[in-house]
Amino acid sequence: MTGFEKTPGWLDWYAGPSRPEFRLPEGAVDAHCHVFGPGEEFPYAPERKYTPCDASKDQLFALRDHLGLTRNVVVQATCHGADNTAMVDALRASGGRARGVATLRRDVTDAEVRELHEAGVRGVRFNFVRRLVDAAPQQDLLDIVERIAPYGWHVVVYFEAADLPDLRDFFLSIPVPLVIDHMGRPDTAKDPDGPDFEAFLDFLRARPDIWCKVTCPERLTVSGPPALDGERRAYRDVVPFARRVVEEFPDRVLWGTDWPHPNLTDHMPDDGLLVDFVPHIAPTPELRRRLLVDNPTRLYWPEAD
Ligand SMILES: O=C(O)c1cc(C(=O)O)oc(=O)c1
Repeated sequence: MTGFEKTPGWLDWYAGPSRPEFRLPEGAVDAHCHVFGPGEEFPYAPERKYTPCDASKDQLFALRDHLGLTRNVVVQATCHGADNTAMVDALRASGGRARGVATLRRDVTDAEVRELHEAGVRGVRFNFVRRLVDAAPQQDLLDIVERIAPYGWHVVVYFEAADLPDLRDFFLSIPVPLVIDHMGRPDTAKDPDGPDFEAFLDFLRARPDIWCKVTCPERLTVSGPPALDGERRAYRDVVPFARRVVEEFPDRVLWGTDWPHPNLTDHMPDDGLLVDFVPHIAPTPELRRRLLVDNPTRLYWPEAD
C-alpha cells in the first residue's frame, strides 16, 4: 500500500511478455525506458500530471534479461518531476549496465550535476508535451544547457509534431547534441512521404548531431493491430515512418521499449512483440546492429565503443 492511487484508466505494464523470435544482437541497448517508484520508496512528485503503477528497477532489469538486452538508458519520467532519485538508484544498482537522462531545474548546482554524472547520467530531458508538464521558460532551459555542456551531456526533447515549427529555432540554438523522443510524434494517419514528416526529416538534416528515437509504435499507431496475442503484423502503419528515419540516418537512430509505457489507456503491448517489430523498421542486419548496439553505445558508453 503506497498511498498513491493510479490515474483512472491507467493500464499496468504487461506481465509475462513473450520471448522474442527476433534474436537481438550481442550488446543491444534499450535506449528509452523508465522506472516508476516504487511510490513507497520513491514518492511521485507533487506536481505530476498522472499517477502511474509502480515499475521498479528490478522489474526493469528482469525485462532486460528476458528480452535479451544488455543495457538500459533510464529516462526520468515526468511523474517524478525533477527528483531523480529513483532513476539514479536504478543506475547505481545496475553495475554499469544502465545510464540515465535526468530532469533538472534551472537552479541545479554544479555539484549536483557532477554527482548525477558520476552515477551515470549523460543527458537532460526537456519536455514540451502539455499533457505531461508545464514547459519551463526557454531561457531557463538554456541556463541548464550551460551547466551540463562541460560534462559532454546531450539534451533529450519530447514534443508533438504540431509544435515543431514553433520549437525548431529554439532547438537549433541548443549548443549540444539533441536526441528526439518517439520520432517527434508524427501523425501516422498522414502520408510518410508528405510535407509534415518531410519537415521533421528536414529538421534532422539541419545538424549532424541530432539523434532520433524510433520508439513507441504502440503510441503512434492509428490502425493497429496491437502487439498482443502473438500478432505478427502489429503497428504496420508506423513502419514506413520509422524506416525512413532508420534508412536516412542509420548512424543516429536509437531504439527502446518505452517500458513501462506511461499513459496508455487503449492497450498495453507485449514487450516481446515490440522486439519483434524491430526487423520491420531496420530491414538489414547492418542497420539493426547500428540501431541497437553501435549508436546507443557510442552515445551513452563511449568508453566501451
Ligand atoms: O507519451 C507519454 O505519455 C510519455 C510520458 C513520459 C513521461 O511521463 O516521462 O515519457 C514518455 O516517454 C512518454
